Amino acid sequence: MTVALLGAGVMGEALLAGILQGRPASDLLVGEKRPERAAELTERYGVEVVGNAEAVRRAGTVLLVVKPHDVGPLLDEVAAEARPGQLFVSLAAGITTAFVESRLPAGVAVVRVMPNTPALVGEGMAAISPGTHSGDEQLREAEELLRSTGRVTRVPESQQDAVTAVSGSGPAYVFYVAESMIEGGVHLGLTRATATELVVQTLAGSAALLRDSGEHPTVLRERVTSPGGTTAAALRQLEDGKVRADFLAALEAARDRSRALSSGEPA
Ligand SMILES: NC(=O)C1=CN([C@@H]2O[C@H](COP(=O)(O)OP(=O)(O)OC[C@H]3O[C@@H](n4cnc5c(N)ncnc54)[C@H](O)[C@@H]3O)[C@@H](O)[C@H]2O)C=CC1
Ligand SMILES: O=C(O)[C@@H]1CCC=N1
Repeated sequence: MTVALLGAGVMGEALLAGILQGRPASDLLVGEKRPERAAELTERYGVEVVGNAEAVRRAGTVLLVVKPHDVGPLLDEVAAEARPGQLFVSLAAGITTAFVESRLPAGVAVVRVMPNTPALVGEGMAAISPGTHSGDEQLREAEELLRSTGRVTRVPESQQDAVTAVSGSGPAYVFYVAESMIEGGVHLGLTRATATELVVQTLAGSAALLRDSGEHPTVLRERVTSPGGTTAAALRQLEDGKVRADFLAALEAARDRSRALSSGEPA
């Protein structure tokens, strides 16, 4: 079955590359506004780039991977080609299934997804939610497409703003911690190259240990923290700085911003 991917930027390319690992390029149609980007993708992946309306006409499943404020105009552009039996999968932050359904003919199935950028290296985390006309078959189709970029879980749509705050924006928090630790190493006299190598492998190793051991992070942190030692000294400083409370407030801010996008506030 043909899949149309509309909007091939950062997230669109991650999805495109993942899908092509399991399906031939002839199964995929791409709609992309920027001609130079379209040419780049054709050269890199051998995919056919066509107009959005043509892509929707020829596809069974349509992936919407444009920025949230571009979703409405894009749906208006392609709605005449949409038909019941098709599946529309939206990856746009804060765009509800009700919004997408309201712009398409009655009976078109809609699934909402919140992905994240580690999808670029096959280590993504995506949460999916069904709209009014989506059943298990449509959820399984969306799951299969997303699984090519990492893990997939199902959540009620009411939790998507929280998911966006945790795993959608989450990689940015981790990169922020990485930047801060590298800067810390440089302050202690390490070269930037050495500090970067130490931090990147420490984060990758810690993430692998957390996932593969199945242990709670508290247990893993306690194993690093010798009584009266260096880690205890550092953690005390983080507690004094209220870093944990800041994380709670930061995730609330991201959740609230996702809610605001849902109610149509401008970007
Ligand atoms: N970047 C991230 O970490 C995440 C992004 N998302 C969502 O994914 C969506 C895409 O985000 P990015 O890939 O980061 O944005 P991006 O700006 O890199 O890509 C959007 C692409 O859509 C194209 N486009 C815009 N209007 C179009 C139209 N009418 N027809 C065809 N192509 C069109 C643009 O030229 C661009 O290549 C957004 O809705 C965002 O909320 C969700 C989770 C994480
Ligand atoms: O910052 C954003 O709005 C998007 C959604 C989650 C990650 N990036």
